[in-house]
Amino acid sequence: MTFEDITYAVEETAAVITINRPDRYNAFRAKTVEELIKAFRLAWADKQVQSVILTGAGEKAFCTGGDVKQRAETGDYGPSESGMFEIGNLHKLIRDIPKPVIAAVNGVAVGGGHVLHVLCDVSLASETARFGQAGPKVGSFDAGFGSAYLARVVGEKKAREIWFWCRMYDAQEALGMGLVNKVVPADQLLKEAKEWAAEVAEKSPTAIRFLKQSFNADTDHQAGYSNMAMTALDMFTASPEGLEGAAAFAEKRKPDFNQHVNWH
Ligand SMILES: CC(C)(COP(=O)(O)OP(=O)(O)OC[C@H]1O[C@@H](n2cnc3c(N)ncnc32)[C@H](O)[C@@H]1OP(=O)(O)O)[C@@H](O)C(=O)NCCC(=O)NCCSC(=O)c1cc(O)c2ccccc2c1O
Repeated sequence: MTFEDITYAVEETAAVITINRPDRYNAFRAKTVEELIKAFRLAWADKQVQSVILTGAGEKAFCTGGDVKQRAETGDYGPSESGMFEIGNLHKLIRDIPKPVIAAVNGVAVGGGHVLHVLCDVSLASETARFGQAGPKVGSFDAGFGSAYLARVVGEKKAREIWFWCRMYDAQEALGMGLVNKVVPADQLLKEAKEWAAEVAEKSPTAIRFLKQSFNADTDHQAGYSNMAMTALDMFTASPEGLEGAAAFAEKRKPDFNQHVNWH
């Protein structure tokens, strides 16, 4: 299978999936998401693969979420083979694949890119990684796993701070709030991720599968919120308020959301 927006490689027992759009700080468009889904399915079906490492190309970014420039240009996240923007299905797949998914966060993880690492089973971070949510700055939000599951990881107060204030946090702060499992020097990150992959490959795959499904069972109801959130987002990102956020980012100016204040 050939990919344009990602790379896929199997090394020993691990599938390494790399988001490969460094000129857009590894932001995803519909095609990227479609390719990620294909790659995760390949990893699921491959008996040799016992864990998945998800990372980003280059040193700057892990993933910066939806491609805001694409959205400013076309009002959506661009074409895909299926004609759909299947980010909700990607979220579910990262949770449902019965193998540990290791995020190797090599740079900025923000917006929908932050959500991706949050949904991975464990996150390893380079010392230069930065973390945050950006939706309310750019006319977007994730009212599904991106907020509800984040609150499970860091607690309600911190999750609300992260989403409402849209601040960026460094790797040590992320470690302190339980958002990542370990911080390593940037040049050691992939080596570290592969060591975690090799170590977990020695364990019973069936026990791991049951455990992952057991951990997930407690939060699977959040998939219902995610479905609603994706429907809401389709409408919100195409609204004047949502489009103002994307246009302001593309034009490198502050958004003007004041005209959209409309409390009922
Ligand atoms: C990531 C940053 C904090 C980095 O800041 P920094 O100052 O270090 O670098 P620059 O700002 O100069 O960026 C370098 C370069 O990369 C381009 N870029 C960065 N992020 C994106 C992006 N998301 N899309 C496109 N391009 C991006 C940037 O323009 C620069 O290019 P130049 O050509 O100008 O050099 C900072 O860049 C930042 O805050 N980025 C935006 C982060 C963001 O808003 N992400 C998207 C949030 S919305 C989202 O993710 C989302 C997710 C979903 O799942 C959805 C589901 C359904 C509907 C909508 C969804 C949705 O909107």
